[in-house]
Amino acid sequence: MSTNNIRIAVQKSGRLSDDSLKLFKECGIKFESGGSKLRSISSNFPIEFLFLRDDDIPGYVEDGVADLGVVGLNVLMEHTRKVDVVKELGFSKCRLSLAIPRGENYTDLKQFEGKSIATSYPNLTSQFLLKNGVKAEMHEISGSVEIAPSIGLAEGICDIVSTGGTLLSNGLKEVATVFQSQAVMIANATLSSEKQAILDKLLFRIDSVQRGQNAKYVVLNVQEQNIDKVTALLPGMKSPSVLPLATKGWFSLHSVIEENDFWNIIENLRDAGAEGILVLPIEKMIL
Ligand SMILES: Nc1ncnc2c1ncn2[C@@H]1O[C@H](COP(=O)(O)OP(=O)(O)OP(=O)(O)O)[C@@H](O)[C@H]1O
Ligand SMILES: O=P(O)(O)OC[C@H]1O[C@H](OP(=O)(O)OP(=O)(O)O)[C@H](O)[C@@H]1O
Ligand SMILES: [Mg+2]
Repeated sequence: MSTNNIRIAVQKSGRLSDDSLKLFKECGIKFESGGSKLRSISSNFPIEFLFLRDDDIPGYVEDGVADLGVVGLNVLMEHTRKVDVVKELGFSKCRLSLAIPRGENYTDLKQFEGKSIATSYPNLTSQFLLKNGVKAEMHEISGSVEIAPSIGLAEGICDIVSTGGTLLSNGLKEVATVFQSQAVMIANATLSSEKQAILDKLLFRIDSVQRGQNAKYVVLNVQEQNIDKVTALLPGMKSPSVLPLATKGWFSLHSVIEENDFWNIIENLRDAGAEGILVLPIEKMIL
């Protein structure tokens, strides 16, 4: 079985690793992780995990050392790599942004003309500025970028922002977004048909998990005369299940709705006569 394994590179430890491991576990894939072990073969799915630094993952996938990888789109796009993005994973969402010292006025991007910018993403940053007609000097550093203006290393920075907390604690303000990022699954461009079949199975499982995460199972009670009104508000996978309750004239309705829709329709459900509304998580959803 091991020669037919698909090999996937995931981050050993950092902002991508917990959610990556959680996703594969939710897909029902059993494997050991943590500690100093850098390789792990699943006991119930034909996959081998390699635990690596995230920066190395696109190169390994391009070269075929790994067949698949999980990496931030920001890291992938910084270096041109011939790999396929096969799935947006929806976690490690962040943006690459330009920032300047908080006390300085900001008018527009032209302000960066001829200025020095500290960044770990010189290609994405300079391409973005050039597209906007601005030529700046990139000062590449590999981390702690937010310190650069305060120690006189650069006039501005371009780095990853999520909550904005790091910018704030370092006296900086975000002035323009260069790139929106999230974790993606990448694949080698020339997978064998056997490996492609394993990838298809894996993507099927990921889709089922992701669908479940966006949906909620809703159970509610309603009197017979209000069933049609309430049903009209519930999209469901097909139509809702309607089950009689022990109390005559009352029914229980079961349905699936998008989490985003839920808060929009909850008031309407109550107005239409729904009572005792329960909202439950869905582990997996197969269409
Ligand atoms: N604050 C954040 N919130 C959400 N996602 C983030 C955040 N910071 C980084 N990311 C995303 O997670 C990826 C990995 O970030 P991390 O900080 O763990 O990288 P790293 O320090 O380079 O790790 P490694 O040791 O593997 O090289 C980034 O490339 C980005 O896509
Ligand atoms: O907007 P925030 O929520 O504050 O997040 C942004 C920070 O998160 C990342 O660093 P991380 O904490 O992963 O440390 P690292 O630089 O060691 O990778 C990124 O490089 C920023 O510094
Ligand atoms: Mg890294």
